[in-house]
Amino acid sequence: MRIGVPKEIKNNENRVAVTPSGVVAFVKAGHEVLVEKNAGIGSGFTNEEYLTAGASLIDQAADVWAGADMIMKVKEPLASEYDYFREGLILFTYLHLAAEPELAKALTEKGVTAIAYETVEVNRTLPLLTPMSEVAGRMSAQIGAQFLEKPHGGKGILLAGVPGVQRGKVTVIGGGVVGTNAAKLAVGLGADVTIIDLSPERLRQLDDLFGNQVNTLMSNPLNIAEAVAASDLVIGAVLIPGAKAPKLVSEAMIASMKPGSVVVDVAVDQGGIIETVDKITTHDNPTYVKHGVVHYAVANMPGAVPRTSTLALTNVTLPYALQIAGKGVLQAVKDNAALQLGVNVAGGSITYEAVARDLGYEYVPVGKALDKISVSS
Ligand SMILES: NC(=O)C1=CN([C@@H]2O[C@H](COP(=O)(O)OP(=O)(O)OC[C@H]3O[C@@H](n4cnc5c(N)ncnc54)[C@H](O)[C@@H]3O)[C@@H](O)[C@H]2O)C=CC1
Ligand SMILES: CC(=O)C(=O)O
Ligand SMILES: [Mg+2]
Repeated sequence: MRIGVPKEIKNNENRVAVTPSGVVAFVKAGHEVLVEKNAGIGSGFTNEEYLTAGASLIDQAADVWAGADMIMKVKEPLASEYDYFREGLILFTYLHLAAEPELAKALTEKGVTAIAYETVEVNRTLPLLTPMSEVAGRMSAQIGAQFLEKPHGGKGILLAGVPGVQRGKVTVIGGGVVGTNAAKLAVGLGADVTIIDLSPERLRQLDDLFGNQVNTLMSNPLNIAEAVAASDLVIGAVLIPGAKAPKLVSEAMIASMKPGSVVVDVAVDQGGIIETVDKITTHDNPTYVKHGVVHYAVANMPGAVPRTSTLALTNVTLPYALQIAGKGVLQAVKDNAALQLGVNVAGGSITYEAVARDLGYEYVPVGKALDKISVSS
């Protein structure tokens, strides 16, 4: 199979989907890899390293897309890339389709087989989302601490406090991978940390993990309202796989926060859990202020630490990509239930139930959609 690796074009997105060592693995398995020139530069991988690994370097993105059977990316394609879609193309990347109706329309209309990193699932875990959630979770606490500083628009508090002065209060809503990693860093920074989750089992695990270093609270509107009003920093970290994020923090709750407080809605890639987060921001211009509260809503946070993130992401994506390349998408998905759950679009249909429901499409199970492809191909 020919694997294409375009350079990422989202604002300040410096990750790359395949490293030179990934190229070596593909080539060893008999595949060909087309890498767009400079695709790896932002992550510290030179064009020469890709050439030495056995890749072909391609000048234009259009030629990478046109020449590949499978495109591997990091972020969802942007509108300027939709023209590259074609029937039978395999796309393996983050998609976040519930928050991207136009992308869903383009993928279905053009007959792309699109496999989303974020819905590949093993034993109720999301192995291709986890490393980026670890990165974004850890970043969210340090970013929150930074925007609480006066020169960055915050109220001017140090999360750790100092002897004789109160610590800052951090509330993390959603205690999964992002939330746990946010709490780890916030605890490390010396903050007074509360984690809110809907799952009693998860709250017990968090209590075992952190002991009395954090407060745990059941997720309900009253607990969320009280915790948000008292917080200096709120981190949004809820996920219902594939689905649009539930709006758990209302505009009134945001208005109840003291001016100069900060919210970091990590879940913004699925639409965000904060009502006043009504747009995605970029690394170039990451915040805006509403009701006196600084809002941070960057959907590709790990893109700011590309070396760490590219290595962490490609560690987990490569084995799946090798299966798709080796067996073809139909057989790979038949053989691997985890990968099957990653298929969001196939044969012109939406094949992931939560995405279909949220975007108002008929849901077609993967098996049925892929049968359609195998009959027509
Ligand atoms: N902005 C960015 O750059 C990045 C965003 N993300 C996003 O962060 C979000 C969280 O991801 P993960 O932590 O990996 O998910 P996860 O599945 O590990 O954790 C989600 C948690 O939310 C909890 N939850 C569900 N409904 C809830 C409710 N009503 N109230 C409170 N908690 C509730 C679940 O019990 C679970 O513990 C996702 O949308 C993910 O795509 C991840 C990486 C980077
Ligand atoms: C998960 C995701 O959206 C990211 O890493 O950018
Ligand atoms: Mg995202």
